[in-house]
Amino acid sequence: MVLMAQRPHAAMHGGLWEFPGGKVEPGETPEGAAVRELAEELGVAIDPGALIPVGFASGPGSTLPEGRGGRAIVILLYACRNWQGEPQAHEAEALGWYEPDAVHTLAMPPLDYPLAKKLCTFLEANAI
Ligand SMILES: Nc1nc2c([nH]c(=O)n2[C@H]2C[C@H](O)[C@@H](COP(=O)(O)OP(=O)(O)OP(=O)(O)O)O2)c(=O)[nH]1
Repeated sequence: MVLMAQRPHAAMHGGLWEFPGGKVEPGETPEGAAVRELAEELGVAIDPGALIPVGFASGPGSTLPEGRGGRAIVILLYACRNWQGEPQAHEAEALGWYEPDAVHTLAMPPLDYPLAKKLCTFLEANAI
């Protein structure tokens, strides 16, 4: 099962579902950023070594209504099968667990669709 987070209605991409995570800050590794964001957003503790690279998606990014944004972005997707704590919606509107092949049926920001496809391919090849 895959944990998805619904973005707050007032935010950019409000109400859309996404893979939990967030932006890498200066000086951070991508894995360090993922561990920090998942602690902030979900209240879970993760060992960076538990993050397994799945793939990435890149694109122009979405333009904000006020004209900001629109820069190229790259999103790295990791799988994580071990964590401590029960995920809670600290920042998300809602959390939901989905079968991997159902993730693409959610309303998501554009780059999350190719990520969902990569995740299915990854899980088929790396079934436990
Ligand atoms: N997941 C996802 N995010 C996208 C896409 N296109 C796009 O511009 N974004 C932007 C929206 C957000 O600004 C950013 C995601 O990072 P984030 O989760 O830290 O977003 P945020 O701006 O709400 O949070 P914050 O920095 O204020 O903490 O990427 C896309 O296709 N998928």
